[in-house]
Amino acid sequence: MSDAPRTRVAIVGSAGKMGQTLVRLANEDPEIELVTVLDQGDAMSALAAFPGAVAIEFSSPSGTRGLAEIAPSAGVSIVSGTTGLDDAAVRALDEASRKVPVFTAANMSIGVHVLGVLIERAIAMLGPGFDLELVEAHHRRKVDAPSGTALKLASIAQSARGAASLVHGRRPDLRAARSREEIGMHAVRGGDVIGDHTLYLLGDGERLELTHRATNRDLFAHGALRAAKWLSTQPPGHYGMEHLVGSASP
Ligand SMILES: NC(=O)C1=CN([C@@H]2O[C@H](COP(=O)(O)OP(=O)(O)OC[C@H]3O[C@@H](n4cnc5c(N)ncnc54)[C@H](OP(=O)(O)O)[C@@H]3O)[C@@H](O)[C@H]2O)C=CC1
Ligand SMILES: O=C(O)C1=N[C@H](C(=O)O)C[C@H](O)C1
Repeated sequence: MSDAPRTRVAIVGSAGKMGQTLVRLANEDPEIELVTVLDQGDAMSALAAFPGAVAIEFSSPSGTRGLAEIAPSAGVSIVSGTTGLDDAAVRALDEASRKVPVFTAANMSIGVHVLGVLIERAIAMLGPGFDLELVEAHHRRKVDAPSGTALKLASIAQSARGAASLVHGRRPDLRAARSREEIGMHAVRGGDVIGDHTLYLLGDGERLELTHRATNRDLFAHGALRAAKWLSTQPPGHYGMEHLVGSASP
């Protein structure tokens, strides 16, 4: 084992699906020291006992906000993976990032990051003649829709395409063909699906389907732990996957 100091990590949302995965993998990682875990009902102020630690948080918008509000005075950095954030949580993270390092990503898998790069490239190469439809599928317990990943991929597609509006589902009472400018968004929910995302690029006589499928939650947790190690040496600021792995644009 190397002599490098271990990254001290706290896990917020520790009883949840992601939290349990993180606790298991953090305990197995020789480069990580798990200093504390917090869940619903625990006081976020307990983090003040661990200045210099990185709090990894996969919980809920209120959990994100609570952590962001305490992190600067506690002296802890933030890795947040929670999706479906409200404006108050987003503002709190931005505010915290002026005082401590903050890393956010709607999807901590490297594969989804690469999917975003491929989407940007495919849209630029195919031109405006291809219609864009984004379909995501998740387990029956997911509360936010569309997924944070779908929204991130859609925003990449919007930038690559220029002006494009998001159309969520299709209303049965509205008899109208799609416009060339829209991006259709579709959220499937059920069973134990970890997370699938497909962008359809639909042209005349041909179509492309760019898909990422997660088959376990370990990949998200590995991404978050990697982000925590990297973040522990960064100055205050707001970081994302592009800082961790680069854009990889050709
Ligand atoms: N960025 C990424 O790569 C990924 C992001 N996610 C996102 O992470 C979030 C959590 O997902 P998941 O683990 O599946 O959800 P779970 O519901 O399984 O777990 C969330 C946990 O956080 C707890 N919690 C909720 N609010 C607070 C709070 N205010 N303070 C402390 N603890 C709190 C919950 O407690 P209780 O149940 O009692 O409310 C629960 O134990 C979601 O937003 C999801 O979309 C998920 C996977 C990957
Ligand atoms: O809630 C989940 O499970 C997931 N949430 C994230 C999202 O909303 O994109 C990431 C992943 O797809 C799993």
